[in-house]
Amino acid sequence: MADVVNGSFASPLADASYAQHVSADSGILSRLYSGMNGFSVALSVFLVLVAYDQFSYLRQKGSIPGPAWKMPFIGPFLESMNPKFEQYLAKWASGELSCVSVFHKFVILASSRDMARKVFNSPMFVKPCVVDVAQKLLRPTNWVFLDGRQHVDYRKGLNGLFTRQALEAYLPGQEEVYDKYFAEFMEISRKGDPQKGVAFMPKLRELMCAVSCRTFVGHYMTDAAVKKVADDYWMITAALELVNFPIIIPFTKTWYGKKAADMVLVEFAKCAAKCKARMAAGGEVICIMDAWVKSMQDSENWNRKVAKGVPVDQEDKPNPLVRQFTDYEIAQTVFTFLFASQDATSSASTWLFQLMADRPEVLDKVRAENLAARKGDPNVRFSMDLLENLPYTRAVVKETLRYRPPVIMVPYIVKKDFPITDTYTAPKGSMLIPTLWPALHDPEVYPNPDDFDPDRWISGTAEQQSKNWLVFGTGPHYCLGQTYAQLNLIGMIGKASLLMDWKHIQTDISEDIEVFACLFPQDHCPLIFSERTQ
Ligand code: HEM
Repeated sequence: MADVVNGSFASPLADASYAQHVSADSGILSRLYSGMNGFSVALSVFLVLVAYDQFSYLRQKGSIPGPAWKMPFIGPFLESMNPKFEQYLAKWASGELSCVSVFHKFVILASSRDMARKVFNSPMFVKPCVVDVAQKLLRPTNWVFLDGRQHVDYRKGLNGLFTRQALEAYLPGQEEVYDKYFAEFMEISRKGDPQKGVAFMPKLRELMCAVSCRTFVGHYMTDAAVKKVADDYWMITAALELVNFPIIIPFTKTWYGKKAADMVLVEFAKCAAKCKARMAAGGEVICIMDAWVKSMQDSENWNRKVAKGVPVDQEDKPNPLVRQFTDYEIAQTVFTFLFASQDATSSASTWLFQLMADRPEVLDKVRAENLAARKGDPNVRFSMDLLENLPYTRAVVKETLRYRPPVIMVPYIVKKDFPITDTYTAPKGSMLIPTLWPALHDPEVYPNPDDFDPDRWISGTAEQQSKNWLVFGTGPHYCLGQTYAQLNLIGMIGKASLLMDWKHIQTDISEDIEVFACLFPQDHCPLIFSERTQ
């Protein structure tokens, strides 16, 4: 039957032998066709897609180092779910640019200092994308995903929240949190096994979350809500893999992370509503949300006066004039502060406590400096003057951030083909990731980079190496909270040194690094705290 049908389409000019061939071929084709079933069609489509995936990877990879082939579709997704620090080190060492492809994402690592800086400073070609799931947690409309002029303008409206005067207003709240948590640390330690210690990393994460919440939203959030945010934040961090499965599947890490993020947004939105009412009634600024809402209300008052023709003094004009933000918009932005700070400050504080315990001579110097700056009275409260005049403690914090940089990579997305070197163009749509560790461990700039040496910031040349100091990024998206973050760590470790003694129970893996969004000691830092008798 098939032969007949095909024969009927033969050209009248066709000779007999051709007709015979056609007839024979059609027979094979038709047998093949009739033997085809759903499975073989699916298999063929699959093989075509595998070939396309492989070809597309190799085309994007071009000349840069990276695996010679890609595990079909998923790439090294399973490895990336449990990233090993040593694998990152090996990858960075493989070339100043190297690549990998996970699912649909082509990922390029920019490892050398100059490549990393080039990415940070090329806003024409790249914009931050944080990690894959970030858009889903923070929402695509979040300001951190804004680009160019829009980003600059939005950021200008936030700069006022991190001035010296503003930071001073947040200090009493932060110190209250330290008082409460240090007392708890000692209580937990009393109940813990002095030989084994207590893994303090989770508690330090909670402390950092509580300090952040107090700094960002003051007393608008109850202690119980702060505790819930701190506990659930763990799920947000767990969802932050570099590249996730493209959709959120119920009961997976991303699903739990999204639920936790939704809860945090609701809590912050409630805070915004309370804050607006309190500030409208003339409340004092004690947290970031207060400072921001005040700037909105000041701007609105100014605009109203101008509109009504009331005489105004230009010196009183709020700079910049900011628009009114909804409770939800405020919540979204404050959430970015928590998102940006939580893992990084938790990492820094964990290493700080561990490093100080392992180096009693350094801790003694921190203690002596802090006591002297408080004129012998350990109970003197935080002030900007105090925190800014602790050069040795500052050196210890900076060295901790260099030695164990909390953030090792900052994912950007390529907006248009980016000729990053003479021989390689990063393709549009790929993820381009400046890495920070190599610049901060460059032996030519920081001699013996694997030694923890705070003095390099005092008598050495570390302070002059601003090109390598990439702990907080650089370029238009450099860390908005960097001054606050460092002063906060200075305040924390100085105060801890005066009120407590602590011991680190070293294990075989204390120096080994776990990557949980940021860097942590693999044993989660077993410590024992006790009250310090002056
Ligand atoms: C030790 C603590 C911290 C470290 C190591 C750190 C590091 C970084 C890094 C590497 C970036 C990316 C910069 C870039 O792309 O050039 C960043 C961005 C950012 N950080 Fe931090 N950060 C810390 C604490 C904080 C804190 C406490 C806050 C908030 C109060 C904060 C707010 C931000 C924000 C909002 C951005 C995005 C800025 C933008 O896109 O314009 N960070 N941070």
